[in-house]
Amino acid sequence: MTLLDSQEGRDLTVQASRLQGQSIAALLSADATRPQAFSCEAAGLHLDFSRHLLDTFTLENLLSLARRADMQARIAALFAGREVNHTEKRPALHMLLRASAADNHAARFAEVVATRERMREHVETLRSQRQTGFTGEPISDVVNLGIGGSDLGPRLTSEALAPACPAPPRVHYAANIDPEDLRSVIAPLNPATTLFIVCSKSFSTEETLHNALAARRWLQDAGASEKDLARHFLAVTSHLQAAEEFGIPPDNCLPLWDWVGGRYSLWSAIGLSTAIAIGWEAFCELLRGAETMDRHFRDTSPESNLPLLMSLLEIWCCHFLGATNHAVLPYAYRLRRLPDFLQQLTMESNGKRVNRSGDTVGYHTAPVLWGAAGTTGQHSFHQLLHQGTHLCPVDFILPLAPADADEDEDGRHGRLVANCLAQSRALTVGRSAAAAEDSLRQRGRDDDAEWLAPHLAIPGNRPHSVLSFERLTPHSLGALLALYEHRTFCSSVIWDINAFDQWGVELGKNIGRQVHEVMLGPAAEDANEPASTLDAATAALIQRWRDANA
Ligand SMILES: O=P(O)(O)OC[C@H]1O[C@H](O)[C@H](O)[C@@H](O)[C@@H]1O
Repeated sequence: MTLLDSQEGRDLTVQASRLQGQSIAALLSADATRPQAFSCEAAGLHLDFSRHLLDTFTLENLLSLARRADMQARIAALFAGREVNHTEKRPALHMLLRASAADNHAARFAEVVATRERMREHVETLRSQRQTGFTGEPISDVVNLGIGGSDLGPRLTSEALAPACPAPPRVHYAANIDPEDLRSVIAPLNPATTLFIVCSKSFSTEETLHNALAARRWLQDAGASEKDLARHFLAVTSHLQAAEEFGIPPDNCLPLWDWVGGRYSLWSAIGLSTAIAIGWEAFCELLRGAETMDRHFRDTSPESNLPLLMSLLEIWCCHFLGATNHAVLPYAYRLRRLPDFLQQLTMESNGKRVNRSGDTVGYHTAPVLWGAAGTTGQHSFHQLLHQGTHLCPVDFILPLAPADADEDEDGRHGRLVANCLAQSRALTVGRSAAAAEDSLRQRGRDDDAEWLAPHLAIPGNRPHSVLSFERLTPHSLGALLALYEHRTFCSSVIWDINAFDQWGVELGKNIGRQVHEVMLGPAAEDANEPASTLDAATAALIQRWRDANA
């Protein structure tokens, strides 16, 4: 029997059918204390989940489900460094990367501290313009070459926290194997003053290695000798030897460890580009924000445990109310990359179809996560949120004050906040057909009122959370990202899946190599007779590629 089929799970199924006939607006107006009762605060982040379709009884049952899953023991096992990633036989100890004390991990922590010190030195040398390129001029631009976890976290955090008009060195990101990506990043840069950080945990990722080779050619074409290259490359990897074989000297290589998953690695030297962009102190503050959330998660009882509550809301919406997707809408332009980051975090972690024993799960796991910064999304996909047929729970992410008050002389940030609150209210209360008809009549449109009203009606009753905090700072961002990491872990416990492997991405990579070999091999004499072990459809498309490139 799975956890979700347990007595607790069955009780929740009954409650879901009871609550589906109720109105969130009615629950709110029936109890003035609901916003306080259905809220939780940790590390400066305040979650208001009063606009979910649940009541106290449901919440208690969800907490019972977590107890039945032995959640506190599972959290303790995660922090203790047990082999939670059992298919790869390793722990998941990303919390150690932002810890200020070793706890029970002295040897690993010593390596973390030593690496932090090396990072700090690189950051200070670069930010004080003491590092020079092959012509002796100071490095003015740093390009992070990485993809997936070696790109999304650093890109998000540096874009969220770096000044709008940064002093050199400016930080840039190139991830895609599409040559347009790196080309457009380096086009305005000077090779003599550009440094590349090759970020790859495995140091075998096709995109990153080919972009690194292209970067090397660009430097050499500009006059850099083989020896000069050392001034222009750093690497971050758990395969130090591979980085050395690529030609990056050991002093320029920072380590990563197998107990850090790629999508959990921004706190390690993978975050070097962020630390360069925002400064060492700010980077440490990002780590402290995450550590504050780690301690809250580890030490707080379930009913006030923010990551656990957010996970239970996810389970409630997906498993019991039937949502298959989830939107994250940051009302902060600086957080516009947050949905990209969370896509990897949640969908690569929990997009699984077998449980930890290898048996097919009989239910949906991670929902499809998507989103974009408000208010821009309001002018595109919010239509579907308000009137579409999908149940799409939303997390609104809301910094209450502008990151820099001087940047908001005309009060536009207040309008941004008002828009977020308005979207939340519209999703809750909607507008009945009768109200729409009345409003049309009041505007003198009696002839249209009856037939047009159903088109204007909005059902409301759409569950969502508002996660607010004072302002976007390194500390609040660190706490926010750690919150989603731990929420992802709690959901994996309830779904009984391994959140820390990602075997599903391997097949496509292998086939990619095979397809490329065939593309470069001799053409089939007869296009109908595939010359390779590939299927006929792939072979036909390869032929179209040959024709287009002939
Ligand atoms: O850091 P790397 O080893 O280059 O890996 C980069 C990315 O590639 C893979 O495809 C994985 O699915 C990701 O989890 C990883 O973050």
